[in-house]
Amino acid sequence: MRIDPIRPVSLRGEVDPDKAGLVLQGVRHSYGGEPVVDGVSLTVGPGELLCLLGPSGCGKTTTLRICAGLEAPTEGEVRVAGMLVADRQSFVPPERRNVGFLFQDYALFPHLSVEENVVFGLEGMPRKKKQERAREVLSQVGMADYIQAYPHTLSGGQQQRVGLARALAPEPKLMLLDEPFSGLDRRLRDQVRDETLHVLKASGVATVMVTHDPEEAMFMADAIALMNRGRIVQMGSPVELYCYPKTAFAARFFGEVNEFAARVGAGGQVETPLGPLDGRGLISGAAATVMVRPEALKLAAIEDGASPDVVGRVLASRMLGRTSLVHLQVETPDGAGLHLHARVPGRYLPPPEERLEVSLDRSLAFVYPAGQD
Ligand SMILES: Nc1ncnc2c1ncn2[C@@H]1O[C@H](COP(=O)(O)OP(=O)(O)OP(=O)(O)O)[C@@H](O)[C@H]1O
Repeated sequence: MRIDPIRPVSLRGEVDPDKAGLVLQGVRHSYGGEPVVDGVSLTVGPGELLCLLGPSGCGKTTTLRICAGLEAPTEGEVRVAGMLVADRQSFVPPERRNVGFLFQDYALFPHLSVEENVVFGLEGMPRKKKQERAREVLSQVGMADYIQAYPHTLSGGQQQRVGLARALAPEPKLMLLDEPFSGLDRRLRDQVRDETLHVLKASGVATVMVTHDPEEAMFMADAIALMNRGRIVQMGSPVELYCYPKTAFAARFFGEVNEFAARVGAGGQVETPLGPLDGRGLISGAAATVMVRPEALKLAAIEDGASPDVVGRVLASRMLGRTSLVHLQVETPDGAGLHLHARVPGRYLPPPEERLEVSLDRSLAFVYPAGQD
């Protein structure tokens, strides 16, 4: 099977709202007076895949349900492919929104064959055409050989592919996926995720996917909307979120960080045991939190007679598979030392007590005001 290359979609801020797959404008929703979606605005361009990412309870699923028409927003507007589908006065039900769903618990009909499951969602065409379309999408998801099979005879991954085919068959203008891979075991999940990405991209449909897993979001998304407490706290490409997190919350959410306190000096410089960092924008004299990604720490043997600026003493080394994790103690002026984790590609296992030169990739070190969420 030929797989088309995935071209980057970088339409942020340039999408004509009438051409966008989805536009949310100031969407709010409350349960029992508690706001759970608190002013969400976003645009998903044609062919773009946007991930709603965030911790449990931050309002991702409620936002997706509002897009689907399974909840009505208490405030704001929802547009699908240029059509207003919800605001204070109007509400278009899910089946008239031209939207496809793939939810973890959105099960197939057990009494219908694979083909009948896909045909079920098709309307407004002769039976023969429905069958043709069902077979076409089933072949796109690699399930052409299973059209007569019944769901209970399929693996979880195969069922998920049929679910994807069923959702794509009516050629929706917008696809909505809620944690679609979380029911699959890890190995299968990677494979189904990859297939789903290629099928969605080949179909050219605008997609919103909910996940709580930052790696999954980076794997799938053109754009990520990171949510916390009902709000989007940062939106951008995976590179923007991982390499330029605007808040301590965003930096922490994308994986382990070495975190320590420091103070902003005159001129915005922040002195740290790893050397000075740029704290421009922070008030001079203020307390700061420094965050350093483990892969930002570069380790090297110390040459005879050399005295590097930063030295780390190895506490432990662990092979984690694709990377090795080195626990280090870096000297500090107060003598207390700073415990850091360095992540190094491949197998790198320096013995305990070895002294190594430590240098810092400053592009993966961040400074925030102390106490910021
Ligand atoms: N039907 C409901 N009635 C009352 N409260 C609800 C309902 N659905 C969700 N909530 C609450 O709204 C908040 C947001 O839930 P939501 O499911 O949107 O979050 P989420 O980010 O998708 O989290 P998770 O990943 O755990 O599903 C949570 O505090 C949740 O308990």
